[in-house]
Amino acid sequence: MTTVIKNNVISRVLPGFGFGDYRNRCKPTKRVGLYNVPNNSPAGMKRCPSPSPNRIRGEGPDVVGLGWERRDYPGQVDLQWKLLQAGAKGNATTVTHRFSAISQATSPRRKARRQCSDDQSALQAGCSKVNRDQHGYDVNWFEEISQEVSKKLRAFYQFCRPHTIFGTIIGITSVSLLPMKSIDDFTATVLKGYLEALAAALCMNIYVVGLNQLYDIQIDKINKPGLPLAAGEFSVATGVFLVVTFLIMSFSIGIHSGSVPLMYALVVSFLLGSAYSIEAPLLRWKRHALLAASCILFVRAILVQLAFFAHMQQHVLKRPLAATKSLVFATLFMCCFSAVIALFKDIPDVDGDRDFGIQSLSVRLGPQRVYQLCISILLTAYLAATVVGASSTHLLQKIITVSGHGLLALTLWQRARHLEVENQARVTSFYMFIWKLFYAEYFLIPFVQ
Ligand SMILES: CC(C)=CCC/C(C)=C/CC/C(C)=C/CC/C(C)=C/COP(=O)(O)OP(=O)(O)O
Ligand SMILES: O=C(O)Cc1cc(O)ccc1O
Repeated sequence: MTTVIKNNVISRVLPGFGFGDYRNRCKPTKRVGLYNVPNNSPAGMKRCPSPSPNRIRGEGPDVVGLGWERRDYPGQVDLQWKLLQAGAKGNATTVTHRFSAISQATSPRRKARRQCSDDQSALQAGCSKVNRDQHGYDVNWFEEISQEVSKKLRAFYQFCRPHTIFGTIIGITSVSLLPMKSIDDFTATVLKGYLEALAAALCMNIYVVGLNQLYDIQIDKINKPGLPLAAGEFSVATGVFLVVTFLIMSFSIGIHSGSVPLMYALVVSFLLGSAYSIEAPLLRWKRHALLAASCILFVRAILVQLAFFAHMQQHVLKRPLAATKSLVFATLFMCCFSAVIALFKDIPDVDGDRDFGIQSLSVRLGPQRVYQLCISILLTAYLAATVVGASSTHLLQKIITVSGHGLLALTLWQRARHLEVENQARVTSFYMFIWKLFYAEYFLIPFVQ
């Protein structure tokens, strides 16, 4: 009963913020006519055709719902409620509300609760039913909480930029295997040393990509509107909280490990990752193509290979530092790959980057040239890798590295032939394919001996 009064009050004062009674009536449908649309409303806005519950009830001021489906999240609708005050239609009060039309419309329990709040008498009957069916009411509440939690978890997954996280996991795992000489090296201490390095690097990775999203909210609204900060799924305060928490966690793990090479890797990635994104005098290196590429190259190609190898060989296995052929190969090969990732990632972003003064190579030279440069660098690297593989004295390793690199080069060449650089969706999918080649390389590196 308390809820009913509160709900009625809300519906009088702020229509649309009561229970879901208004929302379900405004599902986006192709049949909804485009009428009564204000001049300044977003394109595709449709008027909710049903009479408002206030009108049905004959109480409270009338409202008009105007909704439009979001392009970045199909199925999710932005609704603007116009409170039509008597005799003052021109000065309508507006309230914007976001919700998932599909989930609102399909939950039978929500429907029951909506009916509860629609009509007072029905509500009394319905609510006493709900009260009696205590289990059903709890499930309803639980369902809403779990939907909200899974939405936030999905947003957090996007916030971490999963393609970079996989790159860090696969890269550090592969490099950690390089100093191993025999099966006896796989001890609990070694596993602990590996997990410490991985956890610290992953936290630093989340710090770096999270910080970038905090400083890029406006650019991402154009280039990557699905990212949680740009889409408004996370507030700036949540973003700051996550970034600071993961930074503290990364350094805490690093300090606790007592490993000098690991701490060195964390401090340098922290400095470069911060300088890359932070908007301050002499910083925001992502504005300059060469500086931006150097940051990514230094961390992905030099630090990941050398510092994590040194961490495992010197700090964990307690052996003198000695480079191996696979380590040298990995560092040189990843220089090419990281440069390609740094250049290619900006190809689909030219519009937003140009508007915000980011002088990426794609903005300067045009996407087609950068694309051709990237493919040439990768094919040359694969050719060199095949030659290095062929020089191996071990037959099995020779077969794996030559055929592996040959196959990857062929797949790249096949896909590259059909790419239309003007098609943003295809370029983005090709960029993700480059990351897959990057992961695959880490499976081949331990065989280069
Ligand atoms: C291995 C360790 C310790 C950490 C990994 C940490 C990372 C991600 C290192 C990469 C080095 C670095 C300085 C990266 C900055 C790159 C970055 C945040 C790129 C995002 O650039 P944008 O051009 O904004 O790309 P999006 O448009 O994809 O957001
Ligand atoms: O991790 C990296 O090597 C570079 C990078 C690429 C990208 O598409 C988004 C974030 C990011 O840090």
